Parts: sequence; structure tokens; C-alpha cells
Amino acid sequence: MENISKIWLGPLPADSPYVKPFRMYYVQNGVEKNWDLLKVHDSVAIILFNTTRQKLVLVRQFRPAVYHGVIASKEGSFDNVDLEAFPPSIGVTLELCAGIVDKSKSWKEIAREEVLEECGYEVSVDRIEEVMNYRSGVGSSGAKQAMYYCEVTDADKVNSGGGVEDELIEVVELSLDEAKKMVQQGAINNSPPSCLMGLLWFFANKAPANA
Ligand SMILES: O=c1ccn([C@@H]2O[C@H](COP(=O)(O)OP(=O)(O)O[C@H]3O[C@H](CO)[C@@H](O)[C@H](O)[C@H]3O)[C@@H](O)[C@H]2O)c(=O)[nH]1
Repeated sequence: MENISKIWLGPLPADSPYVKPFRMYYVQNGVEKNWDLLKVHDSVAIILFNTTRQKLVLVRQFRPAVYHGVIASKEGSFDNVDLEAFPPSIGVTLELCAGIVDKSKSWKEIAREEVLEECGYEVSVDRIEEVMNYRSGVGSSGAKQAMYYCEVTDADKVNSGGGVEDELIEVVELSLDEAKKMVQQGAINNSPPSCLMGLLWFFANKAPANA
């Protein structure tokens, strides 16, 4: 699925459209301090439940930042990344459908577009319910993410999803039992906290009574 043949690192270009590094200075308790931080885009994430199939709809994809994090934790070398020792699959995540807020559209509209692009379901914004807002990366970016919930049916499926342009995203359907195991076992599959929290919210608020 990843189909990755080479990986290397380089310095961050100053005009990156995704990440801008800064040092913030402040005086606290009369002491001057500073903090190194990253400006990144805010984002949306959507808990998708297919009621026809009684399946939660998630996405699998290769995440460069996760791949980097896994190798860094194992003190692997980035000088010449050994794809045999560190296969790209170690950087694959299972997540909620999500997207960055990089357009001047409503957040719900961006969520609607991500559901269509990544998962292939065509829904109207009025079917998307607000769940909660939170800030992630509190030590590095403090970016906001808005979480939504949307129920879909097989009749809403208009394409196979998978993302736009060069994105390689696999749509994954989890049974209620599989999703429950995921939250009971914790972060297997490199799943981010937002995914685990979204599934917990689903089981607390939306899952069928017998789930
Ligand atoms: O350095 C980068 C960063 C992004 N992209 C592109 O921008 C897209 C952004 O994807 P999108 O689907 O809009 O957002 P996500 O990558 O799904 O990320 C969001 O959802 C994640 C899961 O909740 C959060 O962890 C992230 O912070 C949040 O931005 C990517 O697919 C790439 O095409 C790049 O090409 N280079």
C-alpha cells in the first residue's frame, strides 16, 4: 500500500506552506523565557459510522512524521535510511478521516469535503454533527482540531475514496467489536489520540445499545 522506495531528510524550506517554526519570548514571574514552536494548520476530524453495515469508517495512510518518530525512538539513523530494517509500514497509521483547514470555507464544509475525498461518501453539511474542539501538540504547535460525527449509509457511497491528487489513503471499515478492542488495547496501529478519543466518544454516545 505504501509503495515507498527511498526516504531521506532535508532542512525545512522557509516557505513551507505547512509548517512555520518560531521562537516565542515572554516574561513570566519577572523572568524572561522562550519557547520554540511550530505554526501548523488547524484541522477537522470526522467519526464516520456506516449504519447500513454497522461499521466505523477509518483511514490508513503512511505518515512521514510517525515514521520519523518511530525511527527516532529506536535511535535509527537518517543518514541513509535502511528500508529493510525500518520498513515504511512502521509509519502507517489508522485514523479518523481528517483534513487541514487551509481554505476559506466553513469548517463543516471542509469536513464534508474530506468525507467525500478520503472515504467516498457524499453527505450534506446538515448531516455533520459537532462533537468537540481541542488543541493538540500543546508543547509544539497548539493547533486546534474540531471533531465531528456523521452517520452514512451505503446509498451515500459515490466513489471508493482514497484522497485527492497524490494522496494514498486506504479506507478501512471496523466492526463495532474491532473498534471496541482498539480503544481497550490503546494505541496499536500508530493511532493518534484523536482517533482513540473519537471512538470512545462514539461508544459513550452513539453506539447501538448492544455494542
Ligand atoms: O508537509 C506536508 C504536509 C501536508 N501535505 C499535503 O497536505 C495534505 C494534508 O492532508 P489533510 O488530509 O488535509 O490533513 P491530514 O494530513 O489528514 O492531517 C490532519 O488530521 C490529522 C489526524 O487527526 C492530524 O494529526 C493533523 O494534525 C491534521 O492536520 C496531505 O495529504 C498532503 O497532500 C504535504 O504535501 N506536505
